[in-house]
Amino acid sequence: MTDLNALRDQIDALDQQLQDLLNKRADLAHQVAEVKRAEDPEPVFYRPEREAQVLRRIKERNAGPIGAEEMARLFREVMSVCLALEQPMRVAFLGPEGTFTQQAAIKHFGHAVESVPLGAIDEVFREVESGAVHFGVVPVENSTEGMVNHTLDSFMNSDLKICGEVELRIHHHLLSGPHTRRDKVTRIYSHQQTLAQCRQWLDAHMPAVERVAVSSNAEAARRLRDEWNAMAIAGDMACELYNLDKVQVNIEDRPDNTTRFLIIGRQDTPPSGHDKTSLLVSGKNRPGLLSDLLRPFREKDINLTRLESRPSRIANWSYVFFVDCEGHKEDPALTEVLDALDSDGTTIKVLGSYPKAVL
Ligand SMILES: O=C(O)C(=O)C[C@]1(C(=O)O)C=C[C@@H](O)C=C1
Repeated sequence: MTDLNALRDQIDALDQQLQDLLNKRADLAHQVAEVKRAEDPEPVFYRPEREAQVLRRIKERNAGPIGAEEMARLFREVMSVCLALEQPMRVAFLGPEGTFTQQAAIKHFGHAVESVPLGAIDEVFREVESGAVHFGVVPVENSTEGMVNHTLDSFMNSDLKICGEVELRIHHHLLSGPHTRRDKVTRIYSHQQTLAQCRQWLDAHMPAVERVAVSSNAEAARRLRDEWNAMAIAGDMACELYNLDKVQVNIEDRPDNTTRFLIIGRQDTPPSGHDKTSLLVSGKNRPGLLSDLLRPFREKDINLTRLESRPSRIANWSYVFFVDCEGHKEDPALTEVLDALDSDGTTIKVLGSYPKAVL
């Protein structure tokens, strides 16, 4: 058997090589930045389509024993650091610190970005529009609770582009604070969506305790710092941030509870090879509007991944449809669908074409 020291010597030698290679990679990213600056007076450093391609290839060719997901996450961090050398990035998210949206921002961009907490979804939109931050991250749908209407509504009045999506498995924990007297708990704080996602568990285990909806799970966790008769429901990040104790883990009613987040920016994203497109479609209310709207997708064999209607807010009982489909708006089949809808008197706004979530 090889002895421990000999194995550690081999690890040291490999670490040296890895370190040299990582620095060489960073050097190349630096050169890429120079080329971008030389070619464009307003260079775009963050390239979601390229990052998606790199991460997909890493997963495909991975031979183990490190799992493909873990390997991709390591490279996610490597690219995050390389991008920060090209340009330090500021990414706004629906705060405060410790929300699932912050977790989604870090999952998507890696730890080398500066994440900026904001108090409301429309503030995230405004800060990206004004250029105060490079990108924003907002929740859009949850597998148990459905759509986040604030986000959908914000798109109606915004020219921002969706340039990415993130999916996050959401686990909620029942938490207690430093002063909590567990036998005297009379209320539980959490965001209203979280309370809804844990409704059955709460009905079964804490039916008599008042449920108090607050602005975010992180705010719920924060309140436990100086209360003795309350508990909170929140995720790992908020739990760690406020140094709370887990009384019961994973109390969400559905074990596959997932939230989808969108990355919003000011630029269009070129095709990556595996893309999605989000559209906002409206037409004059008439019989058959929805089926007319869907027909071109059927004819071109384009898969719809989501269809949602929202009041248009222009007239009572008139609606807009949010449509997500597979493909990029530059794909010939999808271009034809968009042309067909356009000539049918339908108003279409392309909210963005972007790579399907890789991580
Ligand atoms: O290929 C580029 O355009 C780069 O800037 C390099 C790189 C990378 O590290 O691989 C870094 C940032 C971009 O978002 C995409 C990729």
